[in-house]
Amino acid sequence: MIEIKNLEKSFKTSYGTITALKDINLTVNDGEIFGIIGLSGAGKSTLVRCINLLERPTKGEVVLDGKSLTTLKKKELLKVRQSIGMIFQGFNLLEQRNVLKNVCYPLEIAGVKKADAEKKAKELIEMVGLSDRLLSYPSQLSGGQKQRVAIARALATDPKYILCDEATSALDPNTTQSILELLKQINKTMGVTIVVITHEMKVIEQICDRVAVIDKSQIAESGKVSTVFANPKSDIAKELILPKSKTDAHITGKKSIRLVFDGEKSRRSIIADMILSTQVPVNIMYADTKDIDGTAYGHMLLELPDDEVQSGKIFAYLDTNGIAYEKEV
Ligand SMILES: Nc1ncnc2c1ncn2[C@@H]1O[C@H](COP(=O)(O)OP(=O)(O)OP(=O)(O)O)[C@@H](O)[C@H]1O
Repeated sequence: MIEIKNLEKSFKTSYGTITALKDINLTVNDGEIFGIIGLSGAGKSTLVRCINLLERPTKGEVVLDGKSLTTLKKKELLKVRQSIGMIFQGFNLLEQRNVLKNVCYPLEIAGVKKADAEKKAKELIEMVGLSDRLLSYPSQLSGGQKQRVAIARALATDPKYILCDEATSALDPNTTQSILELLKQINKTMGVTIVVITHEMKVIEQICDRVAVIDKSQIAESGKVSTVFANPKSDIAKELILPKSKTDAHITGKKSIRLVFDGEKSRRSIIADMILSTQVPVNIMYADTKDIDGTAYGHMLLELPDDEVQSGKIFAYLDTNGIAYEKEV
């Protein structure tokens, strides 16, 4: 389990002190995939680098399986770091080494015999689907293949945790999908706990169990992905999750509402039933449904008639039927 307690990180620069993280409190449970999402500059990379103490927190602590990392001596910290694999947006492979030697590298550092290291590396390379590229160099691989090598390398020392810093941000949508599936498979079959840092909502919705939304150096909200998606509370979560066309609806000056569907309700024909029952026409401005762990979640933006009586019928219908909505104007 990773516990981040009252963590703060500031950088002293020639133009003043920059606070990158403020009062961060988070717990990542064993076996889960935990997402941290935020806009550029929110503090995501600093946070992930504080987890393995590549950055030393200015205040607060990081507790890994009950051990406070900030109090560890250098040697102990290096040992703990072997239980934390890391993958990056830019892959960070050694260009002068082939695939096999890249994956062997952390094992060499850990003092594993060459034959044992190669055996282990080959197993991992097979698991990530690159057995036929053992002797290829990074420059001969695609971005997705490079990330697969980086994943195999991160797994070489049997880490309990993997930290992914924008691991799919440099990849096209199909490759992103296949890398996310690989991470999910590693989580399920090897029981590795994964922390995913991203600015992309689709990464969170596809593989994460829980999510923390970070904004301006602080956690704006956190919780189960389905809960945060169904009912984002903070402005930043709304901005990241809700449709962009919401802004357009404001410009029209008409009455609009946002319906929030949970997994169960999204399967009912709510809009058709509502229109038939109230005889009030509505305009669907935007609809977006997501599949999170096999359950559908969604948002729909509806424009209602300006007439108070007509729109009142819609509100009454939604209230009576227990359908969550927010008034947008
Ligand atoms: N070594 C450093 N020295 C000074 N300021 C830093 C340093 N590292 C990060 N910062 C500042 O801390 C803040 C958070 O940066 P960070 O890289 O963690 O954000 P991020 O959410 O990962 O952004 P991005 O998605 O663009 O990488 C930024 O204002 C950044 O300029």
